[in-house]
Amino acid sequence: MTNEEWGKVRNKLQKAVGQNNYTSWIEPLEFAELDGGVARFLVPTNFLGNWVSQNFGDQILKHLNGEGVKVARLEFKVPEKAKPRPVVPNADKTAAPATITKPDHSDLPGAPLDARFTFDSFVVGKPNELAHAAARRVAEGGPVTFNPLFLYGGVGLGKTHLMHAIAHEMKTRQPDLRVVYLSAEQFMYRFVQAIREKQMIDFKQLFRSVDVLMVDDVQFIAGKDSTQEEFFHTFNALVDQNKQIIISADRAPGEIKDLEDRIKSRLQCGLVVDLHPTDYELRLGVLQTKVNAYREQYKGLVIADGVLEYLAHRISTNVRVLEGALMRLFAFASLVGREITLELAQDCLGDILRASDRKVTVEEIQRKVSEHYNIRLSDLIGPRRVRTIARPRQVAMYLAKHMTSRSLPEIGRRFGGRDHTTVMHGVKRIDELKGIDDQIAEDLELLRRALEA
Ligand SMILES: Nc1ncnc2c1ncn2[C@@H]1O[C@H](COP(=O)(O)OP(=O)(O)OP(=O)(O)O)[C@@H](O)[C@H]1O
Repeated sequence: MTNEEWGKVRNKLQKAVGQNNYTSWIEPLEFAELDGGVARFLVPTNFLGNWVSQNFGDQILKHLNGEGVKVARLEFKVPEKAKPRPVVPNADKTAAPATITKPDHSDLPGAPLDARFTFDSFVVGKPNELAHAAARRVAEGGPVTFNPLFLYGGVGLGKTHLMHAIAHEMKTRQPDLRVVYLSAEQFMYRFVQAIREKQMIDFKQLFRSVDVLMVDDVQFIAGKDSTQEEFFHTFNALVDQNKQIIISADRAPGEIKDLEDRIKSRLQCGLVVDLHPTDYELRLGVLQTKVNAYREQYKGLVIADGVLEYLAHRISTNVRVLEGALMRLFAFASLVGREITLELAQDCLGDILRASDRKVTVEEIQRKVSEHYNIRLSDLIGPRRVRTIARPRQVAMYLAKHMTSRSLPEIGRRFGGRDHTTVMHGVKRIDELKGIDDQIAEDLELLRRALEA
């Protein structure tokens, strides 16, 4: 491979991974040779090589091969003469892997921050308002009032987003602050590397020299005895110096299995806040915010009324899934050049909708509706056409259409083998009524909440 080819690949990678990642990880790579399908690069540290290999290896391979360079494997090597960069504060700063922003804190061991994860882009609702308020409070700096701040909650609910937002905010307010964000896995990795390279003193010094330490997904170190031990000492040393610590996990400290009791109790000493599962309003808020963010990129795309509400109702798993669904929908609609309608969303997001379908079934809807209107289930499904039964049936059909991904014929079959046009008519009728009949609108909302609970 020529340097020119590598230059082209670097340009592509710059676009693919973003400027921050590029500067931290790709720029320091020096192409050495291509030998029998193996591309070798010189790197300033083993840490950088391993990180690049794990996090960007696939993309580098893809772009090399895309440029016509036949490469099956990548190798990263520290040049013989250049000793691995000692991990001590204020060491040589020229080949830094993971700095956050200016000023140059390149000796710090943290992972890069995602520029999109700021307080501005974080949507606040009932389920996360306490966590958000605590994060804001910590980000303001000033005297440390609760240490650590412990954020926990299920997958994709915004723990990492909030931690990055704190780091961004702190770096903006106090550029000299030594803020380190990393995952517990990276902490362990650095620790093991320090043992292997006999640099434990440097490791200890380095972690004790930070002003703010954030460790994401701390449950990862459960059961890893020596990493826990080291984490415990680091934690104590920083708390003793009154340095802020922020920790996240997928559950409360007391519930993390195989975590030493002394660590659990330490983690519980500060403020422990929970990010609750999202509710409908928060999901809708996130969708609206994301749509605004996409407007620039997808100029001219139209979203029909009710689509966002439908997604917020139907995808109740987590924000990551919700975001992914919206992104896919926009990409798909712009590809086919169509307005984003309910039908398009159902076509394009079938798998995601089916996955969240597990929660609400047509049968559950029928049960709840018959209870709500105090009619027999057999009547709801059966042939009777009196208004007191036909209207609840239409409500049930409407909910089945909007809360499950069943098709109209499938719904019809579950309502005593009715034709899909009957279902369509029922859904349309309720759609009209809910705008003019407050009772129907209220029934729908109550039933929806009961079904989602
Ligand atoms: N309240 C919110 N407002 C805006 N975006 C959010 C919100 N909550 C989560 N997100 C987005 O959802 C995605 C997942 O969030 P994040 O990575 O912070 O989750 P997490 O709780 O750390 O999950 P995991 O435990 O899987 O790492 C991110 O893209 C994030 O920006």
